[in-house]
Amino acid sequence: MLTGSEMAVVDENAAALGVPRRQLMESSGNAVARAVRAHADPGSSVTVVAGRGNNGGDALVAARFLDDHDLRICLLGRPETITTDISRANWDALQSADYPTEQVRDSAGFELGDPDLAVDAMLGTGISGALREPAATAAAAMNDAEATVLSVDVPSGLNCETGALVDNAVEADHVVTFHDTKPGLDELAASVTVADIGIPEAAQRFVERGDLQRLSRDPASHKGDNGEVLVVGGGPYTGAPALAGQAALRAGADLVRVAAPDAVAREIQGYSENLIVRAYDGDRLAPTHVDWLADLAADHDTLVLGPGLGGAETTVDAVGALLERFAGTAVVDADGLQVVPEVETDAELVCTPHQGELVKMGGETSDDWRERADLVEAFAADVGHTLLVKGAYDIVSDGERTRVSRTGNAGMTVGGTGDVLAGVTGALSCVLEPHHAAAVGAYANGAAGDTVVEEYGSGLVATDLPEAIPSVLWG
Ligand SMILES: NC(=O)C1=CN([C@@H]2O[C@H](COP(=O)(O)OP(=O)(O)OC[C@H]3O[C@@H](n4cnc5c(N)ncnc54)[C@H](O)[C@@H]3O)[C@@H](O)[C@H]2O)[C@H](O)CC1
Ligand SMILES: [K+]
Repeated sequence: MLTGSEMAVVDENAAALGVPRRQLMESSGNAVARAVRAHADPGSSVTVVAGRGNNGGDALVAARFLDDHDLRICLLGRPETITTDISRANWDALQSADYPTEQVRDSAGFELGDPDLAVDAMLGTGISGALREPAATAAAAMNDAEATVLSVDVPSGLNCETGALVDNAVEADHVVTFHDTKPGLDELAASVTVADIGIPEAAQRFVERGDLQRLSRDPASHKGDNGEVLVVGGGPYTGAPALAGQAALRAGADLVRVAAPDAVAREIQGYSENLIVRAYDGDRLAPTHVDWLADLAADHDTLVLGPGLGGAETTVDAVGALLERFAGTAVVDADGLQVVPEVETDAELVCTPHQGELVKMGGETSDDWRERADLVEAFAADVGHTLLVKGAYDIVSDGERTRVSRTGNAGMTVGGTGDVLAGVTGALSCVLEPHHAAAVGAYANGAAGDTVVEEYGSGLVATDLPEAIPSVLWG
C-alpha cells in the first residue's frame, strides 16, 4: 500500500530513472480504458468526467482508447485552467482529433444524463478537503444515476494519506488504481484493480531525488521546528565531532550542541562559531559523565553518538550506559557501534557502520549489493534498529523496508566523510522518521560528494561536504 505522498516520491524517482510522468499517464490511461471495456460493452454510452489535474489527465488519455464506445468527455473547468502540462497536452490531443469534448463552467452547466458507465476522474491524490463545485454536483449526479461508476485511481473524495472519505465523495462501483493500492480502498464496497503502469521496481528500491520531497512535507509533529541536535563526541579526536556538528547545521538543524571533554572543548569550538560546545571534565567520555549527558540529551530532538570518542573501554561502557538512559532518536557511529547489539534501550537508533564495523557488530556482508541488502535487512531485524551500511552502494534498512543509495564517489573514502553523514542523518532525524532520515542522509551525503568532486577530484576532503549539503537538499 502506498499513500498519495509516497506515490509522488516513487513517481519522481521513476522520472529520475528515465521514465517520465507523461509516460506513466499514458499507461494509466490505457489501464483505465481496459477497465472501461471490462464493464461497458462496445457501443454502450460512456461519460468521462475529468478534473483539471492529472487524475483528469488519465481519463483524457483513456478516451483515445475508447473509439468503440459512444463517448462524451466533460472537463470540469476551462482548458486554460488545467493544472499540469501533461494533462493539457492530452486535452489538446483530443481537440485536434475532434473527440466529443465539453467544458463545464459551473455546477449549473453540468448534466450527467443517462450513460451506461461514468468515469470519475475528477480528483485523485491531489485532493484537499470536501469536494467543491462543480465536482460536488457531478459526484452527486453520479451517485444518483443508474450508471456504473468507475473511479480513476481512487473515488473522488478519498484522502490518499489517511484513507478517510469526505461526506460528498463519489460512491464507486469499480476502481482502477495505479502501481499499488492506496489507503482506504480496502474498506470500500467497490471492486479494486491495481494496474501496473511501468514504474520500475528501482524507483522504490533506490533513493533518488523524489525522496527529497519528504523534506517539504509531513513532519507534522515538528511544525516550524527544524530540530536540536546533540553531538556526543570528541576526546582522542576533535575534528570528527566538529564535522558532524557543522554537517547537522547545513542539513537544517536549528541548534547543534557538542558535548565534549574539557581537554578538547576549546579546540572543537575553535573550528566553528556556529557550534555550541558544552564541556564535561576529563579527556575522554567515561561512565561518570552519563547522568549529566542523559539530562542534556533529553532536551534534544536527536543525539549523534560516537564521532571521535575513541574506543577506550570506559568510553564504550559510557556509550552503553547513555543509550540505556536515552529514549529518543540517536545516530550511532564509529566506536559507539559495538555496544548496539547488546544494549537495552528505548531509543530508536540509526547505526551507521561501514562494512568492517558491521561485521564487528555481528552482521554479515557480501560483495553483491543485492545479497548485501538482504543480509543488512535480516541483521536490522535482529538488532531491532535502523542500519545505514556505508559502501559504494549504501544500504538502509529497518528490518522491513530496505533502500539503496547510489550517490557518492571514490574520493569520499577520505577520512571524516562518515562524520558528515552522521551529522546530516542526525539533523534529518529531527524532521523525518529514522528510516527516511537515514535514506535521505545517505543520498544527500553522496550527492554532496558528487558535487564537490567536480572541483576537487580525488583531492576532496570532508570539510568540503557540508557546504554542498543545502543545495542538494533544497535545490
Ligand atoms: N503518482 C503517479 O505516479 C501518477 C499519478 N497519476 C494520476 O495523477 C493523479 C494526481 O494528480 P494531481 O494533478 O496531483 O491531482 P488531482 O488530479 O487529484 O487533483 C488536482 C486538482 O484538483 C483540485 N482540487 C483539490 N482539492 C479539491 C476539492 N476538494 N474539490 C475540488 N477540486 C479540488 C486542485 O485545485 C487541482 O486542480 C493521481 O491520482 C493519478 O490519477 C498519473 O497520471 C500517473 C502517474
Ligand atoms: K478519481
